[in-house]
Amino acid sequence: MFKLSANQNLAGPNPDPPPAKGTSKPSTRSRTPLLATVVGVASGILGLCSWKLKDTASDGSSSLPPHLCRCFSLSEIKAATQNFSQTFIVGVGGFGHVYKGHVDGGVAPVAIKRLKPESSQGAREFKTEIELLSQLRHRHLVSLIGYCTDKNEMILVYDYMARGTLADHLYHTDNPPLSWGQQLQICIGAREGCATFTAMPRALSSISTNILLDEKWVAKVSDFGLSKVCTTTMSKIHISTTVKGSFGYLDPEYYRRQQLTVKSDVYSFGVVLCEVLCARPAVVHAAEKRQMNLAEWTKSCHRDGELDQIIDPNMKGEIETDCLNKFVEIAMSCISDSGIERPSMDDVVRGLVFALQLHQNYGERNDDEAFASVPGCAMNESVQCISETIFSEINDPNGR
Ligand SMILES: Nc1ncnc2c1ncn2[C@@H]1O[C@H](COP(=O)(O)OP(=O)(O)OP(=O)(O)O)[C@@H](O)[C@H]1O
Repeated sequence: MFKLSANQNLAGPNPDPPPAKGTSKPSTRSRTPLLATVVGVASGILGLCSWKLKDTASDGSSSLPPHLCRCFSLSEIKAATQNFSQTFIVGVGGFGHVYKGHVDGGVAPVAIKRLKPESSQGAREFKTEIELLSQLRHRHLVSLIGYCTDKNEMILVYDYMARGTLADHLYHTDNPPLSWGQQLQICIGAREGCATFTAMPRALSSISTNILLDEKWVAKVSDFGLSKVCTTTMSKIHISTTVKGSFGYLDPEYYRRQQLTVKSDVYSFGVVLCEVLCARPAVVHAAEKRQMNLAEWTKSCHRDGELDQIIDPNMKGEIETDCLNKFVEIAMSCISDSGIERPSMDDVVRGLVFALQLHQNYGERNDDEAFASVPGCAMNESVQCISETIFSEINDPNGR
């Protein structure tokens, strides 16, 4: 999955001292109204922050309190990545290269994303990511540690996710298949992470390459701000910017109405469930036409009673019928053509927790690792624990 092994002594001594607290550059320009709207949505609707954003500096940085998000110097970032050495690259996205490094001589690695100048994702998305994610801490979100804007760089520093993306474990991989219990837990965790933004549909949050896995297989969602920004209308929230092509995940209603809603996010998540079920990507361009789009293909196989033909062969026999039926029911309802027929986020989580319960009742006993990922829970108490955690998080969506 990753090309690198951990290098614990990468960072060495910091060549530059960390910036003094509260020394952000003075503002010379106000944020755009759009960005202000985004922040308003985040703080107002989600009720997430009592702290108010200050004006954004001309270099794109914002005056974030250092306890929320650290401002790294370029020297620190260079020291962490040995001057952006290719050997430290662990991934490439639309944003640019992602490096694995160590800051402050710390043992825990960090992921360092460096925006390439010609990136399709620009300064606005960079700021959105910082301003939204620095205010959010949730067990199922990848934490933003800090950023760097020295010398016009746009660099983001996140917690490092040692197990890579969910997609890395589903297809085109030499990784051993995940157990069904693990997959259910990952789906539940990912849904929880996405639900943090219930009031802000994100075009690309629910895709399997944005679902990352930490050392203990806990699912964490990434790339909120880097995907899309939202605007509000009188009564609805929708995304009015051009939606970046994510063929295969995009709500079919979007094509008709040109608006993303919370139910669009449910649709994207349903596609992830199909990926898990069938262990194949959302789109396979080389496949024959009817199989190209996974959601469409899964739907037609389900309609024709042929679903067993496309289920991941590794899972056959591992999933008990009731659990499979429940999972399929959730997946199919999520990818209903019409948003109104799709379940709510909370119903999706409840359904998945129930499926996990059915799975555990089935008596799978080879899933120690998956269950061990729930801290403080003995194996036979794990489902109960997940349910309690999840339902308390549904009541307190900030997970705090
Ligand atoms: N926090 C992280 N920890 C470990 N690896 C990461 C982390 N973030 C990203 N990666 C790796 O870098 C790759 C690229 O990630 P990135 O988020 O930049 O792009 P993407 O989400 O795949 O694409 P896009 O930016 O176009 O949405 C990921 O597929 C993953 O392998």
